[in-house]
Amino acid sequence: MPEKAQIFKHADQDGRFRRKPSAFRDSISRDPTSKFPAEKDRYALYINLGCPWAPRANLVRSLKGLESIIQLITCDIKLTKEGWLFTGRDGSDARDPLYGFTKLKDLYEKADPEYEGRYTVPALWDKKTETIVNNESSEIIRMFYSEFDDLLPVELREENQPGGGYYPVHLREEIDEMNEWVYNTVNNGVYKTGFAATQEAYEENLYPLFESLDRLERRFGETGHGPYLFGDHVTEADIRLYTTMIRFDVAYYNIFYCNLKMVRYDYPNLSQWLRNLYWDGGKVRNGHAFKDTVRFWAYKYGYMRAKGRDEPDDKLIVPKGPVPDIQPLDDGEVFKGN
Ligand SMILES: N[C@@H](CCC(=O)N[C@@H](CS)C(=O)NCC(=O)O)C(=O)O
Repeated sequence: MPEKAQIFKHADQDGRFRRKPSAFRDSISRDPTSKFPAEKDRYALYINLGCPWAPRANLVRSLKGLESIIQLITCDIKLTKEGWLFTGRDGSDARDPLYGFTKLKDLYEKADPEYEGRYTVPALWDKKTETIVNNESSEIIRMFYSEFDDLLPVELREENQPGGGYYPVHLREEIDEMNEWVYNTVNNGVYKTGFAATQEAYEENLYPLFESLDRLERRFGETGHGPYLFGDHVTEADIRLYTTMIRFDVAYYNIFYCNLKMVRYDYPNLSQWLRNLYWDGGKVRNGHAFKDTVRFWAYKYGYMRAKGRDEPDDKLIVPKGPVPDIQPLDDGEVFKGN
């Protein structure tokens, strides 16, 4: 069976899940003479609400105040044999608003009729040249940090942020170094654990995941680190860790068997950091984006689906707990700062 048809086949023959590299890797630039210049109303971001990758791009779109500049198009959270669909259900667009498609697959095939990879979100679409500019979230968020800044009010531009922005020049090396191990063992680590098809592959990824969470927990206890991973200001490292940790107790713990420890009970520092971001009350730029882009119900339902349980909806059992989805801050709902 060709790769195209195997949406629910996550693990390779040896039982190990290996994420395939993204295929579309162009960039939007603030340079007006570039192939994909930053322009209002030219680009659309295709997302779903469940996974950590597309919502990561959605979060940065909101944090940066790009809502009126880049269109957002949302797929249904139910992964089907045909990939992501547009259904009008649970926050999904009823049809792809640009072309009337009912499947995300059709968009990929419009961009490249020969495309043989997976039909993933996020996908950043250029309406002018009618192609996917990029479908790799880690690259899309970096474009969003700065490439649209000339179209934004001065206070939202990276050069005007007290800490130097989400990817400040003086921290780049350290952020890249952290991204590397956090990606391998945490962001993608939960997938390698949850999609493992053998006991051996499961355990091979489970223990490194919790070693990294222990390491992050210790880091917040060290001087100079906190309230955010690199001190007083939110950086890319926080953004990339956040979209995984906000799903941890409600989805990865239960559904992906990442169940040695829970954030809320076993990691007080990580839990504080997570709640500070979620309940930030507008303190982090263009505030509330950390809360407003989160959909806990979509994580519980979406991961049950993604694991390959292809039952009709009325046969699918979705875990209810833990309750609450996220705990409040100890001193009330809104982070008061340090
Ligand atoms: N490397 C990609 C991964 C994106 C990705 O795997 N997205 C998932 C959503 S969780 C997806 O679309 N999965 C559908 C599939 O693999 O068929 C990125 O970070 O942008």
